[in-house]
Amino acid sequence: MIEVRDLHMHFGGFRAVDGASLRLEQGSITGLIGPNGAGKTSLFNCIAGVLTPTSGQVLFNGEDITGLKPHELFHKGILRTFQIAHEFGSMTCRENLMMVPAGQSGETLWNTWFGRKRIADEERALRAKADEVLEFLTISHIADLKAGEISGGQKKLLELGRTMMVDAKIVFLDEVGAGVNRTLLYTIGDAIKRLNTERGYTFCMIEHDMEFIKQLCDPVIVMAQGQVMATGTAEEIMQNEAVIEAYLGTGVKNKKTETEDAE
Ligand SMILES: Nc1ncnc2c1ncn2[C@@H]1O[C@H](COP(=O)(O)OP(=O)(O)OP(=O)(O)O)[C@@H](O)[C@H]1O
Repeated sequence: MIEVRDLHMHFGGFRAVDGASLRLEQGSITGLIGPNGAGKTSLFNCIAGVLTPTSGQVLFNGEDITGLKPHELFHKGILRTFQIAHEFGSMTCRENLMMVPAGQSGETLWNTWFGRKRIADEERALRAKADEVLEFLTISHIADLKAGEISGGQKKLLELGRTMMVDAKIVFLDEVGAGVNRTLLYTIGDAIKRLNTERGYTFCMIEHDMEFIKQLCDPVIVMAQGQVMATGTAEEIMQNEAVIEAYLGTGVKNKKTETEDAE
């Protein structure tokens, strides 16, 4: 589904991503792990259009999508959530969801004068969809609360809900479990699993919580020093000597920069 070929993301002389290649298969929930600074977020940002890679290719079902902007990827069903949720705090949770879909008729003067019925119909459909999403996520009770007032975990669920307002094909989740209490973590994990099995979503998720990864992800891809160092099941990864060393920081060579290379 997504294929990343020899991707590089350099900041000045520093190689945050240094020739990463990987595949994300349709229907999978792939975990992306690695020590701090391994290049996971930079890689995510390159795939999701937030950063333009220095070199390399990203293919989506064979189509070259390298360098496309987030809104262009959005129309292809490729979405990314952020570690810090991006909600509109003064709007209700339902309104936050209703904001997501593109191509509504509401904004133009023409529509304001002549398209009232169509706008009302669209709004009704959006509201019904938002309510269905909130119910799926088991958070109907927060529909009318201001998004700025809900808990961090509920914000993460709302962020997941935003991907459900459009026909997402693949969703990139950046530390969706970070700082979330165990109960909500279970709710988030359950929603991800059901979206995967019942609605065919493909996920790729950066996560530090190995228990959470173990419950959800297969395969798990490990990054270190800007490269993919291992791929396997969570069990395989947790017993992989090189991975353990990378996490402990032993035996990992200092990362080279282009400046050093040039010397
Ligand atoms: N915009 C930037 N400018 C310069 N260096 C950057 C930039 N973004 C990231 N880096 C550096 O690139 C390296 C990889 O960062 P990245 O955030 O991709 O790693 P990560 O694996 O997601 O780490 P973490 O788990 O700590 O979030 C880090 O050393 C970081 O300081």
